[in-house]
Amino acid sequence: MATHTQLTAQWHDWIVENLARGCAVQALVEDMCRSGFDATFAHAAVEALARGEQPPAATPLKAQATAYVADAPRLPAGNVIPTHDRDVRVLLRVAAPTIAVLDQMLSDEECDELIRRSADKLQRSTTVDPVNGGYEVIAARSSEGTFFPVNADDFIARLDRRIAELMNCPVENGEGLQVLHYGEGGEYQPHFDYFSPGDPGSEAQMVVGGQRVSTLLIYLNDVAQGGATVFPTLGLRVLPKKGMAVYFEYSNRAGQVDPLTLHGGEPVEKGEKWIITKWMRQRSYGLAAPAEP
Ligand SMILES: O=C(O)CCC(=O)C(=O)O
Ligand SMILES: [Fe+2]
Repeated sequence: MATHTQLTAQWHDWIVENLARGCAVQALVEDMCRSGFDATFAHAAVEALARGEQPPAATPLKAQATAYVADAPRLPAGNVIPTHDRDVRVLLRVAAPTIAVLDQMLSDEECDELIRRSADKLQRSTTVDPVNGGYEVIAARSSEGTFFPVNADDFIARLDRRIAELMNCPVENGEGLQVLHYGEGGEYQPHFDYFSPGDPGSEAQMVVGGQRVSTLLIYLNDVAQGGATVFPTLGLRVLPKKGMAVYFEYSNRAGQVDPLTLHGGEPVEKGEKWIITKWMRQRSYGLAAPAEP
């Protein structure tokens, strides 16, 4: 669990120096979380120093967890979530943040078909540069990917519709389905899927469609060893299983975001890992290419 809620003099200076160099708030927060800081505390500390104020004193984790006020969950209630062509069974629910593990989101055949269609289109994954909103290749994300525009063809349209029904958002609010492949050693270090409200690059990403509100991540294969999806602040680790999915929500109508949804893909120790990711926006995203977290 990431639980540091005190800033040493060294960390204080590190933040001030990096802010002065023009580093983005989000990038510093993610680095601090990787070093074991509590995500809510790291956000508050970096933002205070960016404003030239004193960082907050340590506060109990419970009080910090209430700083983000979630809207009512978008994800439907119940043991089973029906969609037009498939009933999806809920295996686990976390209340705050809203997280769910879902069984049989895709059939085995659908998983195989997505891998088959993606295998020869893979490119090294990029991440949004928090300063200018452009895409960059970073070491923290050693995977390859490709994507399918919304409603690209009948097969993709059927999946887009099922996923949108499950996520309780209009199909057009979704970014195109993102396919990711990790080989042995491949990982995606802990990050947030939302665009950090303080980062200059976020504005460019949010012009069309607004903020991201939720993520659905579907495993397309069984991973021999490693490759779990981890929420380090929550101490939650979801182990990949073919056709199963993880869902989570992280922004509200007031524009707040929930740093408790820090998450990552742990290194694949044996075998390989294939997933697809769907990100939903606040408003229509049209049929444009997807942004990246
Ligand atoms: O590989 C994983 O389990 C996490 C992937 C992820 O966080 C993302 O694609 O945004
Ligand atoms: Fe992510």
